[in-house]
Parts: sequence; C-alpha cells; structure tokens
Amino acid sequence: MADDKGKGGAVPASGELDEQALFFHRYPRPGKLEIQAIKPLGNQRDLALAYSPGVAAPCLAIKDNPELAAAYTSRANLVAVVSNGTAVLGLGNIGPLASKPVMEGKAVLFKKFAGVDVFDIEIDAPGIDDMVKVISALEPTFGGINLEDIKAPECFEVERQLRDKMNIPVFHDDQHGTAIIVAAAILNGLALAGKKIGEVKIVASGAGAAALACLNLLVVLGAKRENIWVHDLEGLVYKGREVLMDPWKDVYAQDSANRVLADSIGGADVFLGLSAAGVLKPELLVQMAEKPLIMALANPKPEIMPEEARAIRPDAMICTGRSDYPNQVNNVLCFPYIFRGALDCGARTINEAMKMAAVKAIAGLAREEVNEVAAKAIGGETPIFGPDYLIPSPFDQRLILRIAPAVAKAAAETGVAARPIEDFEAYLDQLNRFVFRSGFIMKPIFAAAKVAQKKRVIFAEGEDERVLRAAQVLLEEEIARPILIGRPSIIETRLQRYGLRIRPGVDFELVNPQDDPRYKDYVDEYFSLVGRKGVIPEAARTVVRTNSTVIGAIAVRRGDADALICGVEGRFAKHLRDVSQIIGKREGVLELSALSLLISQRGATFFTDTYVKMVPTSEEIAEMTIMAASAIRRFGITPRAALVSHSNFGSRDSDSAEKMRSAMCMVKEQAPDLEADGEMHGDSAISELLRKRVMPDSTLTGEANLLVFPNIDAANISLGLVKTMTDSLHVGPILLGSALPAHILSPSVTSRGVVNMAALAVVEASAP
Ligand SMILES: NC(=O)C1=CN([C@@H]2O[C@H](COP(=O)(O)OP(=O)(O)OC[C@H]3O[C@@H](n4cnc5c(N)ncnc54)[C@H](OP(=O)(O)O)[C@@H]3O)[C@@H](O)[C@H]2O)C=CC1
Ligand SMILES: CC(=O)C(=O)O
Ligand SMILES: [Mg+2]
Repeated sequence: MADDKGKGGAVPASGELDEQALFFHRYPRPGKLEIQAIKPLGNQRDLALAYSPGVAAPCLAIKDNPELAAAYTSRANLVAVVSNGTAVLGLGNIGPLASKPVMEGKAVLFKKFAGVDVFDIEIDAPGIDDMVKVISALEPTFGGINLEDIKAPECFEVERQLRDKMNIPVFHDDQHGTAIIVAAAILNGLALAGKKIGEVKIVASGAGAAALACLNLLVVLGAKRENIWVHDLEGLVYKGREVLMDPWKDVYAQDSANRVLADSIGGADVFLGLSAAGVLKPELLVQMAEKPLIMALANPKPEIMPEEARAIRPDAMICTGRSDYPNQVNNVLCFPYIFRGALDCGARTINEAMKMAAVKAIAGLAREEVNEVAAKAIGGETPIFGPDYLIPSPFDQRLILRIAPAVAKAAAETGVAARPIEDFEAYLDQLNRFVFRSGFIMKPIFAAAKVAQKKRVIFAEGEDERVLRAAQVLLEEEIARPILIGRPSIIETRLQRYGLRIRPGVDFELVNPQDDPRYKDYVDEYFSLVGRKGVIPEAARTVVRTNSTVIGAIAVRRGDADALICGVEGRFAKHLRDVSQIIGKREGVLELSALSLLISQRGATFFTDTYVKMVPTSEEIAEMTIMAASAIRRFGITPRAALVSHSNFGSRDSDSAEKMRSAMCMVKEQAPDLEADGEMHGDSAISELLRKRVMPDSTLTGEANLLVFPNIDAANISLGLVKTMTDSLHVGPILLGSALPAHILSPSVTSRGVVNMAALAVVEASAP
C-alpha cells in the first residue's frame, strides 16, 4: 500500500475485503438491521393498549388532527430511503434488488449517526411516472423521503415532481447531500490554497445527479459558469452537442472546440470526479494549476487513486469518497444530520437556506480541533485543518451538534418549519444526550459544576492525551480550572500534535515536577505524613519529584487545588495508597469505598464497592450504602438500594448472607429514609415482580438503582460483565469517604470520562 493509504485501521486488499464484506453481511444474521419494539408487550393489558381495542384511540385522534401523527406514531422520526437501483454507487444500473445492501447501509448510518429510523424501500420502477406514483403514495408513512442512487436525468424530474406533490422533505442524497459536502470541502481547500471561488477553473468528470448538483451549488457560492468544464461518457459538454444531452447538462455547455478531458484539464484548480473509476489519467495532472484540489469521488473506486495522484502532484489536496483514505468527501457527512434538523422542526421541505447552513456548519467544523473519538477513528496522528484534513471525519460526533441546529434554524427562518425549535439550548442538550450517553445523567452535575465558580482540579497525569483534551473541554465549558502536572516541553508538543488551543500559563496552571518552587514545602508535608511509616527523608524527596499522584494529593491537602484526578495511568492500588496516606478519610468514616455508575439503554445503575475493600465488614457495607446513596442524590436521582447476595431474604445462612442481613439492619437504623432492602438475589433487585413473590412487603420498590455487593470480587466482576454485555458507559470509580475530593480513574477511561469525573469532583469540592 502507498504512503497515504489506510489511515484509520487496516483495510484489507480488495479480494480479501470482498470476502470479509460478504461474511459481514451474512453473519450472524443476514443484513444490517432489524426493527425493534419500543413499548412493552408483556401482558394482556399492554396488548389491549398497543393493539385492539386501545389502538383505535390514536387512530381517531389522528383522523381528526393529522398533525397528531407526530405525537402518536413513529412517523416524525421515520425516513424512507428509496431507490430504483438505476445508478447504484458507481456500479451503474444493477437494479433495485441488488441495491438493497446500499440502502440498508444508508439506513444504518441514519440510525447510528443521528438516531433517525429508516425503512429502506427498493422499488421496481425504472420510469419517472411509476417512481413518482409509488413514492408519493408513501407520504402517510414517513416524515421524510431520501431518494438514493436514481440515475440522471430521470432523478431531476422525479425529485421535482415529488417536491411539488409532497408536504414532507424530499431530498435526493446523491445530488444535495453530495453537493453540500463537496461545497464545504472546496471552500476549505480553496482557502488553504489561497484561491477565490469566483476565479478558479473547475473541470468535472460526470454530468449526472451528483456532479450537476455539486456544480449548481458551487455556482450559488460564486463559481463562474464560464470557468466550469463538464465531461461525461461522450466527452466535453459543448454547445450544439446532440448525443447524450439533456437540459440539465446543457446549462454547462461550453462554446469550445475541446472534446475530451485532456483538452480541458490545463490550468484547472479543481478536478471534480463524480463519474467512474480510473477516468483521470495520472499524466493529465501535470497540466493542473498549482496546489490543485483533486476530488476523485466515484465509489467504490475513484477516478484516480490518491497514491497515483500524489506521485505526480505532491502539492495536490486529494479527496475520495472512501473510508480508507484521508479527506473522505462522502454524503454520509450530511444526510443523517440534515434530516435530523429537518425532522426535529417538522420541516415541510429542505430548501436552499437549509442546505447552505449545512455547508457552513461542515466547513466550519473542519477548522476546529479534532475530538478524541474522531481522532481514534482516523488513527495515527491527530489531524489538523490542512491539505489532508479539509473536512471532518464521519466519526466526529460534533457533526450532529453543528449541522442539525443550523438546519432547524434555517428552516424556521425561511418559514418551512411546522414545529420550529423554540429553545435551542434545550435542543442542543437533547442532541448532546444522543451523542454522549452520559449527558442526561451527568446534566445535574454539569449544571452544579458551572455554578461552582470554576474550582481548581489538579490532574496527576497532565501529559496524557485524554487529560489534555478533557482540560480543553473543562475550560471551554467553564466547568473547572485545570492544573496539569507534567513536563512543559511534553505538554506543549502534545497540545500541538492534538491541535488543542489551550496554553500553559495562559489558560491553565502547569506544575513541573522537576522544577516547582513549592518543592521543599511539599517534601516537608509529605515527610510529616509518612516519616514514621518507614519512609526516609531521601526517599521522600525522590517521591515528591517523581510521583505525580503524591504531588497532586499534597496540593489538595495544602489548598493549592480543590480536587485531585489521578489513575489515568498505573495501578489503582498504588494510587489508592498515596491518596489514603495524604488525603485520608473524612472524620468518622470507617473505610474508603468506590462507587461505579453504569449508563445503559435502561438508565443508570450504581455498583459498590467495585475497587477498594476486598471483603468489607457489615459496618463498612452499611456505611458504603449510605455514602453511595448521598453521592447518587447529587445526580438528582433518588437512590433505591438492594444489598445483593447469594441468599434471597434469608434463604441461606452462610457468613456472607448473615453479613448482608446485619448490614441491612444498620442501614435501616442509620438512614431510615433511604429506600433499601436485602439481602436478596440479583434478579430480585432488578425485578419487583420476582422480589414481591418472595417478599411481598419489601421496603424496596421498582428496580434497584444501587447494588451493594458483599465483596470486591462480586462487585467488580458484575460491573465488568454488565458493562460489556449491555454496552454501557462507565462513570467512575467515584471514591467515597475521602477527606477531600479525589478520584482514581481507570486506565480505560476516555477523555469524556475524565471530564465527567472532574465535574463531579468540582461539585464535591463546592459542597458545604
Ligand atoms: N462521494 C460521494 O459522496 C458520492 C459519490 N458518488 C459517485 O459518483 C458517481 C456518479 O453518481 P451519480 O451522479 O449518482 O450517477 P449518474 O448515473 O446520475 O451519473 C453518472 C455520470 O457519470 C458519467 N460517466 C459514467 N462513466 C463515465 C466515464 N467513464 N467517463 C466520463 N463520465 C462517465 C455519466 O455520463 P453520461 O451522462 O454520459 O451517462 C453520468 O454523467 C458514482 O460513482 C457514485 O458512486 C455519487 C454520490 C455521492
Ligand atoms: C455515497 C453515495 O451515495 C454514492 O456513492 O452513491
Ligand atoms: Mg448514492
């Protein structure tokens, strides 16, 4: 493979890729999606509500007021991806049945990237009239229509007629989705090359749906028609040509004797390929202008492979439609989010203003720093806005946060939104919750952290990428004032490498362990704590130079910082020893413990003690239950605790069962208001039905959200199993019982996880 190939995970060679793709589509179940019920159908009553007779009520309500379909059915979030299979990728007219994998693929992307539900609909309707008849008849089912892979010129007429007939957005993705992302990439590419859109020469290969829509949008953005040279199977589109012409191509007909691509390419600033594989011969590139923008966008094989183009024109900026090269210019960057915005405001159409808002949002996002998820997905060095990073990665979660609100706003401003968004801050919150599953649960913590006057959080692993990224978020969102422990040169280099804006000394304080004026004071403080525990002065000096958790803990103890975050690297037990020695326990607390929060589709569940005490006593179990309950209240959640065991309400008499029973008695005595019960089986903790069968007068109602375990093995193993089996997000471990706020994270934490825990530490630090 050539140099610029294969960023973002190894992509196998073509034959091998085909084989893997067939396997991927076939196993473990054929296809890429299924339909899931979102309401319970567990008993006769549910059935009576969901189906006959109850279903008549929403039917009649909708009959009286059709707008209510958005309230009582999935329509407002349901899009049809419709194709007749006449121009499937660059594979040509392979028919509707063979197009189904592509349409299922689009459906998955809609769902994964924007939470939009899709039915893929492949129709055996090659002609315009049939297509219009079938698709327009679908209006009652859908909130929007995404036309896909329908060949030109028929697609133009189909879309025009459908837009006239239908009162929901009709969007031909290959035209407008492609045009939006191409326009964003061209705006950014020209800015980097220092060229003006009104002056550049654009040579296009392809005069179909995608190419013509892109050119039309570029003209709206200022490109001059006379500077645009369009080619198709017949060669140049010129005035007077009669073969394979149509009125849409004719708009770009040049009055010229040129006939083929080789005649027109000289001096071109932009090559726009939306045609077929291998059309752009490498030798033609020498004729292009300096710093040319080569957009070889045919799928799956581009007009020229990037390595061939790069070999001839090292100064070129190169884009393809593929996921295995940098600069993926593909409509996936647009269609999920433009529909998200349109559906959320009940848009009746997707108009020019909404498209332009999407162009600006995408182009602008590429100029921001790349976030962690996108950086990981791309692989290798974190990209920074430049020739190899003209547009955001499809894995950039901020695409939805930027595009959807911009589109909804433009819809409202142009009067096409049936349900205009009234509170954009709340809408952004909702989108954030979709992106970061922790968002909803963490919301009260973030809100409290923001009013806490930017407490100082010291990070022991200040050189770590996740910490650096988290520090930028904490500053931008005004949650905390980060203090990073680390070597200045390393931090400077990494900030640059990851394209982060924050600067030491200006935006955040930096503690250099090799050279800090407080060193002697810190050594004295440390020695006063450990001097009689076998640590000699010489060793204390070394520790305070080299152990950043010790430095951070002393800073918190001395009031130089308000909270400590450590554990991003290294073993939990080692960090715990330092935190215990220096920060210690709050007065009256028997033992530190750890609380872990798992956020899954079903909501939040807390587990304790997942990390600290091997086998806690009954007193310690009672204490950790009560401490965990008060930590849970900080999230605005009412704790419901189950003390879990192998014994179910006295069914066994082992020491461990007895320990949990007596812990339960202590909890009742010490925290009579806490809803708790035990000892009980794990399934009884979750299912009220099972619990009530054995213990009808249980003091616990509903599903327990705090599971208290008899020992660390049970707690930690359950946490790992549930987290993996339910694909949950872990927040924590939250250290309970320390004298001052300090949290020891785990090495698998993400930068978002670091932000979450720092926000929690800020809230703890500001608690009275
Ligand atoms: N990266 C992305 O996001 C997207 C990429 N595409 C890709 O763009 C290509 C075109 O798609 P679309 O516009 O929907 O399809 P259409 O069928 O509507 O248009 C295809 C166009 O390409 C021209 N063409 C085909 N073969 C050649 C060739 N050998 N030399 C010159 N021109 C040729 C056709 O010429 P003629 O008019 O004479 O038939 C036609 O103008 C496909 O490869 C598709 O995968 C499309 C959408 C998005
Ligand atoms: C990406 C896309 O829609 C296409 O190639 O047709
Ligand atoms: Mg397509």
